[in-house]
Amino acid sequence: MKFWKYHGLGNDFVLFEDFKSEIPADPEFVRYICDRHFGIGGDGILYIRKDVEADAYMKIMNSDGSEAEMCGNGIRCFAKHLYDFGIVKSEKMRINTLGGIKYIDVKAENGIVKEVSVNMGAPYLEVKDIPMNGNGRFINKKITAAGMEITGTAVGMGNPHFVTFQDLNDENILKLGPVLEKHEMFPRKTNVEFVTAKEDYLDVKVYERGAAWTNACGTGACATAVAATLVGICPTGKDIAIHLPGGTLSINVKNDYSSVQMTGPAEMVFEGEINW
Ligand SMILES: N[C@@H](CCC[C@H](N)C(=O)O)C(=O)O
Repeated sequence: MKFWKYHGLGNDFVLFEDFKSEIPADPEFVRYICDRHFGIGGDGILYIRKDVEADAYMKIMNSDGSEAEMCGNGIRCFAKHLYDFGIVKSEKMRINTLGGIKYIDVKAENGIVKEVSVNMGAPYLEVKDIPMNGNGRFINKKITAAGMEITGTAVGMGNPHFVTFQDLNDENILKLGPVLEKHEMFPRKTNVEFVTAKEDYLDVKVYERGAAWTNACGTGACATAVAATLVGICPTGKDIAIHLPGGTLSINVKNDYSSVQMTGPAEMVFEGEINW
């Protein structure tokens, strides 16, 4: 079975061309492929499948074997593969996901994609859409986790995110990541962003649902930028630099919250074949 290994800011994926939807996607297979000692290694798997409405369908599986609705770093890698391998010949493309169709612009040099810009669509702000228990919006509100009161904001980017700007030490951050991921307020669990606002950027550590700590999270960067505008830390309509352990993404939240634009790199690392 042929595969390609990609990363977006160190958030890494095994990609399969699965045009006939026949490559396994069960938890046992996914966990084996993503295992860094016994398999190929990755934070998740991306499957290129056919779609009737878009240029392709991206199926996303987390390293723990669960399926995700969307993946920001993954979709840039996915778009790069579609373009670099001539599967889609246009620099503009549409990719369908469980989180809806995303509109992509790739920037190529000598036929190779260096940067990808994605219209991630409108963020979900009502808790019922994220999904999170309760009513209305959850902006700068308190939640109790690991014996602490944490103030945060819930944002949906197709997948759920809980973003906190609270000043927390490393020990508490390490403790809170997995506890907040499985918090009873989030019926489908959540990704968690721990944010420190600096003068001209936001510094973010991400605990991903189904993948634990990662070097970067594209949807997490978008959710962080949206939360920062909602709590008045950053303006809408301007590029916001999100620093993650693996590098920086540029995020722009439209003034009327009708869309969020994400721009960043994507890299192919190696390709190979694996027996199954
Ligand atoms: N790393 C991704 C998000 C992948 C899915 C996430 N773990 C979830 O379950 O929602 C990104 O770059 O957005």
